[in-house]
Amino acid sequence: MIWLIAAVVVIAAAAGITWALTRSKNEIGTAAEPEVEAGEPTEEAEPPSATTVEAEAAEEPSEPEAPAIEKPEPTAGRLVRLRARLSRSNSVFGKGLLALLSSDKLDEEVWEEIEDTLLTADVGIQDATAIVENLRERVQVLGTRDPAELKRLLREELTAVLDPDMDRSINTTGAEGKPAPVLVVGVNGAGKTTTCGKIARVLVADGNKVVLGAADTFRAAAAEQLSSWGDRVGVPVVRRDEGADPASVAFEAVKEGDEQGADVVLVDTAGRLQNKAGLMDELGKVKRVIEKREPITETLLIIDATTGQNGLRQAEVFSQVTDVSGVVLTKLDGSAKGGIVIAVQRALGVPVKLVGLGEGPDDLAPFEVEGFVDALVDGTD
Ligand SMILES: Nc1nc2c(ncn2[C@@H]2O[C@H](COP(=O)(O)OP(=O)(O)OP(=O)(O)O)[C@@H](O)[C@H]2O)c(=O)[nH]1
Repeated sequence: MIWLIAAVVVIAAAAGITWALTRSKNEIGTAAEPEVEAGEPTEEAEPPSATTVEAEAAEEPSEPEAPAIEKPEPTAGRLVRLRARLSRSNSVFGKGLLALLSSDKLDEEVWEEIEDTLLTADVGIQDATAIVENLRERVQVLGTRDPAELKRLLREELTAVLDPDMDRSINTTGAEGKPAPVLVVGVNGAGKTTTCGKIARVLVADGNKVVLGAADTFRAAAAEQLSSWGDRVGVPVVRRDEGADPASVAFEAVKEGDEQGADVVLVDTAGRLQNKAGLMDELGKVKRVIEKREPITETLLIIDATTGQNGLRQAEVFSQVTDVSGVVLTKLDGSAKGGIVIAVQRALGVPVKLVGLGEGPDDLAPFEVEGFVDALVDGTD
């Protein structure tokens, strides 16, 4: 009998231990088992120690988080918000000119210095000469030495060369019920992809439905970069593998935009400047295939404001191979050469429509002549 009781106790104890072990193993499995990607080989792993389990459980997010859709900032008044950045880098230019104009004696030497200051700020020789000649004449005729009056004259001359009557709106009106294709071109590194992302946000903020086309297939990271911009504002991005034909990506993007009832399809391109013929071939083909579906409403050329004359020469090549309808000047926040706006418009005959004033997602502002001249002349004070 004692033997029988002992046997029952041993069996019960063994069963209890097995149950406890199975239970704790299952709990470990649910708490810390890593997610297995489709197609990924699975391995039978050793049961992890309690410490590992805790660490892994802490790292594992309980629910996969849906990407939050951001609400971009409205476009109105952006230049005012970003004015300080413009003034900071360009105050030397504006203040320098005003200081010279207020010199005790406005002689030949001072006028030459004024012209040099304009040239250093990348205004370009033709406009620098015109500004100096006009100012000189008006100062003489008015016989004024009053700083407020001189400031007004300078403001007027800068405004005049910037041509405030140019149409700076971005044409995003497609054919009835069809998306408007907008092509974005420029040399690598000018800020094309970043600007595409920023423009997409501007368009979304203004209530447009947008599709992005990653036709910069030269650099895989460019499509990746554009996708992350698109994800942030819920804009779909049409992309293919690195090395794919840019024209076919552009075509697919416009097709997708059409099927999705989008208002605008924004196409980012590579535009390597290896030679003019190659560039012409590539951009010409992109343009042709897009226009098999819809006429391009706007071709924006992205120019890095810090590249000065070199950037201007590159811009001229682009304007020869595509019908550039507007310029976006990027990195104006890091440049003390705000005069490039004047030179670009003079060289290409097309308006600067947007300016990049920082790396932040909403650091792109519609270009307004008055606000820009105020920032140059008044500085931050
Ligand atoms: N400070 C400042 N940086 C900018 C601005 N616009 C773009 N950038 C920066 O410039 C760098 C290059 O920008 P990208 O958009 O990658 O240039 P990209 O022309 O597309 O270059 P690829 O993709 O190589 O063709 C990035 O670090 C951007 O954050 C701007 O307005 N201000």
